[in-house]
Amino acid sequence: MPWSKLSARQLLRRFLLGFLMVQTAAIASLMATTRVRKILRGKGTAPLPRIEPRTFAVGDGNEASVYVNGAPLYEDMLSAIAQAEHRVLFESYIVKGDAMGRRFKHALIDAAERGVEVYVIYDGFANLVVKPSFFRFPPSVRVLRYPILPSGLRFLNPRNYGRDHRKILVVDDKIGFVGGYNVGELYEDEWRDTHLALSGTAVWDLENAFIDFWNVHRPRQRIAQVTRPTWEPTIRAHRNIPKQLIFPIRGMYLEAIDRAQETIELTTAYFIPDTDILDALIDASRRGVRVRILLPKVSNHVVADFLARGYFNRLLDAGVEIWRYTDHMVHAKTATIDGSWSTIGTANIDRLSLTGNYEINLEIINEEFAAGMRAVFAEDVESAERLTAEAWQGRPVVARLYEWVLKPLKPLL
Ligand SMILES: O=P(O)(O)OC[C@H](O)CO
Repeated sequence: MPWSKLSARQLLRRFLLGFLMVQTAAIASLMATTRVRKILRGKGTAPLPRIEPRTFAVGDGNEASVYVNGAPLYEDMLSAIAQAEHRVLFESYIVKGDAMGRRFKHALIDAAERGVEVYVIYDGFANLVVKPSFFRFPPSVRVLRYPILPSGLRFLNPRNYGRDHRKILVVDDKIGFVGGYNVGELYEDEWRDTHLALSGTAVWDLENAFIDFWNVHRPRQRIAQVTRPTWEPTIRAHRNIPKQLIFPIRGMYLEAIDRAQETIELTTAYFIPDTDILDALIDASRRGVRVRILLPKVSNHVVADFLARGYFNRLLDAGVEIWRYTDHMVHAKTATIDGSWSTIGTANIDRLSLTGNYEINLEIINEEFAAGMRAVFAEDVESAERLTAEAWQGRPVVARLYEWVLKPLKPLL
């Protein structure tokens, strides 16, 4: 039918369909280009510098160790599981079915077979690409596969659509791990990420987060809470619980950014902030706070990269420094403010993490710890390029076109 004879509704439908096709083509071409670039670059990039974890005393009797390399982190997690005497609580958004995934699987099975209670949670959707047989465990290991879709009437309730994006390990209620690392060979030495190991009373927060999740989703196999909470003011966990419409990590960030007087150092794998987070960062910069955001130059999600670019103009105009990590993917989810406040956790700065998924971030108010985090940020900046306003204005027209075509996807991510 000629265009002139179409009704307004038909025209709109054709426009939307056409735009959708353009978007699909844009995503496919970006993914193909990224893949080709990755193949051409090969494994020729220098390995990440190996930095041993640093440990800080935090609050009353707690120790917090910061890991910025996968290899020592995984060794310490596996060693903690190997030494477990009573109980292991293991939760991971992704567990790759590769050699590292198998090491974790066997460590968990070995612990269960020597009489340790072992509980495992993983996200069904995030591990769709992993062979189901990899997740077959003996009955001695209690496993909760967080389902891809809610079943029955729960299907109708949007509260049941958050993914389980957390990465937690608690051993014997004595040591807890949390942060950005999923489990897999790729993350061991190719991705720059940050994780935290805790000992002391603060472990309760991680244990409690795991047990609450398990007991809600496995009410017939409830886990008993052994340890007791304390009111330690310098270290706290904030947990997003979509089922209860609780998203405190976003509030934690907004409040911390609002208090900033001197510096904000934010590292995030994916940066698709909502208006309030964006405005808070811009306001901070305009009132004289030095705001630095560290992102991967090219992440593993090219669409997320292009959506992040949509915020660069406003941030650069307000004096916010954007640093792009080169050569490696940076997957950390951390921030340090005014050399006093820090967070390490599982939440990215995007809608999925801040108002969608199950997440957990630790908030730590301690100057020595913050100094350690600032040192990590300073090292990361050495491996990053600063994006200047001039360079950004001079980007190719085709890049601007991609940004424009992909912009409507922002609310989805
Ligand atoms: O969702 P995250 O932040 O754990 O990142 C996972 C990677 O994007 C895997 O594709």
